Amino acid sequence: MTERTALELESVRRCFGSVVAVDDVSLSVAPGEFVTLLGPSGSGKTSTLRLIGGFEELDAGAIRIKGERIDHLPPYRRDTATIFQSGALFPHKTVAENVAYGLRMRKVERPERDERIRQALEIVRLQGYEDRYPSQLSGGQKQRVALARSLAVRPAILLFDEPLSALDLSLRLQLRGEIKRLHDELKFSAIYVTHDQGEAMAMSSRVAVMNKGRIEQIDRPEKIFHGPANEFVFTFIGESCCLPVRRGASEVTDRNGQAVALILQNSLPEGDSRLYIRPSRLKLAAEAQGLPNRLTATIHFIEFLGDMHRYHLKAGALEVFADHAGPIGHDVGALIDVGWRSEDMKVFR
Ligand SMILES: Nc1ncnc2c1ncn2[C@@H]1O[C@H](COP(=O)(O)OP(=O)(O)OP(=O)(O)O)[C@@H](O)[C@H]1O
Repeated sequence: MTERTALELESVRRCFGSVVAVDDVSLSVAPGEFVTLLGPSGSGKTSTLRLIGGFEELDAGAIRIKGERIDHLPPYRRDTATIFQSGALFPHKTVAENVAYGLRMRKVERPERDERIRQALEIVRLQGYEDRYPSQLSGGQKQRVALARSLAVRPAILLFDEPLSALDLSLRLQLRGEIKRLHDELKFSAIYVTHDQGEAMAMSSRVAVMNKGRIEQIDRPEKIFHGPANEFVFTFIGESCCLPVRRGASEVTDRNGQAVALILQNSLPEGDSRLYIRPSRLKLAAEAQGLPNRLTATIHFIEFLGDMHRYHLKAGALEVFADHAGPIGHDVGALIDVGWRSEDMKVFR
């Protein structure tokens, strides 16, 4: 709508038969912004990205790039470039020819084309690899060529479709850092699709959490993490323990109606509710003393997680787990105090 918007989606909708894959999604990306679509499998992230790239057709709504409607244009006439999960390099073309491809499509002439290929390969640190074929590259190098190919065309918006998901963990972390560094340096506008929260948190200017074709919340990563808008976002981002509790006339009980020794600083809403706490915020044994919210639980089993221990606890039919750095001096079967601060718990009805 304005020149200040790199990309704008307005009430975008896409159905496949009776499945509403993208349901009334509105979103705008400012120039230089890196916006991530994060959500579980089937939440509509890839479909949204494919609508922007022109690989799917809209059922309703509008898509604009730099203020111009583009949703009627074929992919090659949109000012976008997509980096796919598989890299999608041409196997019979060299690295340089792969990077040249998008530039040829856009009729960028030599010597400008050669200069852009040189720059793009330098940016992704692949100078000297110009004449290699994709089969002679590692998985990480292939994704860097795919990135160079997209960066070389300098599109209004870069579209990333889970580009790191096929790589092993250490390579994923390394490339995630590289994409972040490139974005800080080049300030390109991007939409990035992932179901990996770590990636979303580490790289994005803003994160849009998707569920069932809709955006549940869109905000800066810190706001999403510390101020989730609703129960879906809270439970999707980071681990949490859930205490489903029922507030009866006189006491708090678990769902089986069994009384639980649960002391809460603030009263729960009437009726059924779900109380959530991050496992790192539950304090155990001596550390629980003096905290306003408490319950007494038995240690069911203990897992060693490397830099901490995870205590699985039972109180009646309630099950929670708490992470603690180092052992707490109590073993399986022991009855211990569990406590937490009020600001560390979330209650949803
Ligand atoms: N071509 C298609 N035909 C039929 N249904 C489709 C098609 N593409 C997507 N869907 C359905 O649309 C919904 C959204 O799918 P989409 O791939 O956009 O989700 P996603 O969040 O990207 O999931 P994933 O992380 O698994 O890739 C799903 O229910 C999916 O089964």
